[in-house]
Amino acid sequence: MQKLNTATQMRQMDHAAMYGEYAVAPAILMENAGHAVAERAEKYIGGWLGKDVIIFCGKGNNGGDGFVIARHIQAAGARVYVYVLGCFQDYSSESRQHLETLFKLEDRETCIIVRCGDENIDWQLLKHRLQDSQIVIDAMLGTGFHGNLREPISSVTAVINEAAAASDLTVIAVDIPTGVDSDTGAVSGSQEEENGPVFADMTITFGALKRGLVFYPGRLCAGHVELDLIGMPAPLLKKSEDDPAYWLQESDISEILVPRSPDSHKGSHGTIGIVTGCSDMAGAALMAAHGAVRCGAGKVFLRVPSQTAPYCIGRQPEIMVRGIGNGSFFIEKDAEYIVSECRSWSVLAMGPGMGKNRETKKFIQYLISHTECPVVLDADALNLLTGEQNFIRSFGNRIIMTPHLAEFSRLSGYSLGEIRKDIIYAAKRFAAAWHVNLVLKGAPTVIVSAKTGNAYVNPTGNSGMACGGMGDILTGMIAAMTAHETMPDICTAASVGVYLHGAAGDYCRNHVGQYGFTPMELADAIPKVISQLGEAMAVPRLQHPMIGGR
Ligand SMILES: NC(=O)C1=CN([C@@H]2O[C@H](COP(=O)(O)OP(=O)(O)OC[C@H]3O[C@@H](n4cnc5c(N)ncnc54)[C@H](O)[C@@H]3O)[C@@H](O)[C@H]2O)[C@@H](O)CC1
Ligand SMILES: Nc1ncnc2c1ncn2[C@@H]1O[C@H](COP(=O)(O)OP(=O)(O)O)[C@@H](O)[C@H]1O
Ligand SMILES: [K+]
Repeated sequence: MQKLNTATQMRQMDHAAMYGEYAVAPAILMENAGHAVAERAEKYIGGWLGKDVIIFCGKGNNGGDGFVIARHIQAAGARVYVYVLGCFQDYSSESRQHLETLFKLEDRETCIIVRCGDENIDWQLLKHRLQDSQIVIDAMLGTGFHGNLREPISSVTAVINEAAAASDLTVIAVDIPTGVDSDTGAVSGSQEEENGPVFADMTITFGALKRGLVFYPGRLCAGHVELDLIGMPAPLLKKSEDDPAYWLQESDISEILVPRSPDSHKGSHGTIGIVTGCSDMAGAALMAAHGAVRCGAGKVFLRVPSQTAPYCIGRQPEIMVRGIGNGSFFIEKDAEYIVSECRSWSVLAMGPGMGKNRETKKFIQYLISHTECPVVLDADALNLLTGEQNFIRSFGNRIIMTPHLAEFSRLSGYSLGEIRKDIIYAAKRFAAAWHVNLVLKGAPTVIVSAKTGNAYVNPTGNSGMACGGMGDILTGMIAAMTAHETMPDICTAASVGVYLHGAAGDYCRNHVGQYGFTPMELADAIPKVISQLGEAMAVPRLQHPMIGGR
């Protein structure tokens, strides 16, 4: 897992490195940051020798990094134009120190410094230089940016973006592209206004990933992202901050999803009860069941309203289907039968295609309050439970709710604008208030643990998955993951389900293309993506039998 930090957490980390017991000199951290950019960007662009590079340096420490970069790439054979947007006396002492060194390297050929702090920018000359250059380095604003870009940075950003759109100029951002909010991924301006963010091809970020690099629209501005640890002391890299959030890695999933024990039996892999569907949405119920099957579930039972059953029975032999009650949707009195069955189930999942009848709400509430296993709630089950915070809270952390943003907005009462402004904050606030495990689906999906309040952000998935039915598959997947006997807890199971769901989507995009792969095709790809994890999967230590004894 990689930490996903806010600007405040980065400031705390930097401060602890420099002024705590480790006493790393500020100028050394800045040196390491600048050197990391010069070195990593060199690999990306194929060498500095003979290149014309323009570095824009803001008035904060992001600008200070730019001075270090200029020195390294001049030495590597590039011609650098350094636009210094701040005034010397206003820089931090470490930035001043690096700028003084750069002044000594100034010449007319390989290091040309433009002092914009004291004089106006010659825009015509800048545009010509941009046309003649191959690389731009954006060291204008980093984690200190908030709000909307102000002049002259907004105009500099506009000319960079214009030049990059018109040529094959490569834009490298230092720490985070200028105009992207580190905490949320919100960006400066809007399309109508002219103070939008820098669009980079590559971003080299320092110490920890920033949340703004993985949430849209900031993610679109960052391009290829590399993390450099810049010599931060190891305990600070591992230290858990208040308000933690993590970026899931493939290695996390392969550690959790251990190979099936050679002597496991179907009981080891759980009995999944999927109780859902209504007259015109049998497909959602079948897809949820198929998602569970493809995740290696021991047994999958599908319970649907009796009038839906004819559409489900016999469609897929491994799914055991039974119609309940007499109607086309579930009503409270249907619940008693499920409660008796549920005693042998590992998990209960409800919601996909369940319909919004008020009677069905009573059925769901009866089941939740008369069972003890983990419960996965999606789609219509969530719509029906809107306003039932107190009811849900009393069942503690055995519930997983999997809303998409619109369902989440209805359920929580938070507006869509409020949620999008800071998705991690909204997800954590809701999980704490309702005391549930939350899977807030989107691009990217955020998972919050009821027990710890930690947030996990999923790196897999793509827009080919933006079609009806994908969430139904996920419901079954999470249910199945919850039931494997090796799964440590239900929030972990949800994270594994979400990661594999996105990975299977990525597999389909790579093999079928971005348009038109189906939820069932995605589900069919799950075994393949699990086997690709296989190489890295943690292998339980093999106990060699001692033949004949010692
Ligand atoms: N020791 C450290 O603290 C380290 C910091 N580093 C760099 O320092 C950066 C953070 O430095 P700072 O905290 O100085 O912040 P920045 O360099 O990101 O920017 C701060 C300046 O931006 C201005 N600003 C904020 N919003 C603006 C807007 N909308 N329009 C125009 N100007 C705006 C502020 O007034 C302030 O002067 C990091 O992103 C990283 O690049 C690296 O050198 C590594 C070590
Ligand atoms: N652009 C995207 N990038 C990554 N994942 C996506 C994207 N669009 C949708 N998804 C994923 O696809 C699934 C869609 O679920 P949902 O909206 O509940 O679909 P449905 O209810 O129709 O089954 C979610 O897991 C979501 O994270
Ligand atoms: K930057």
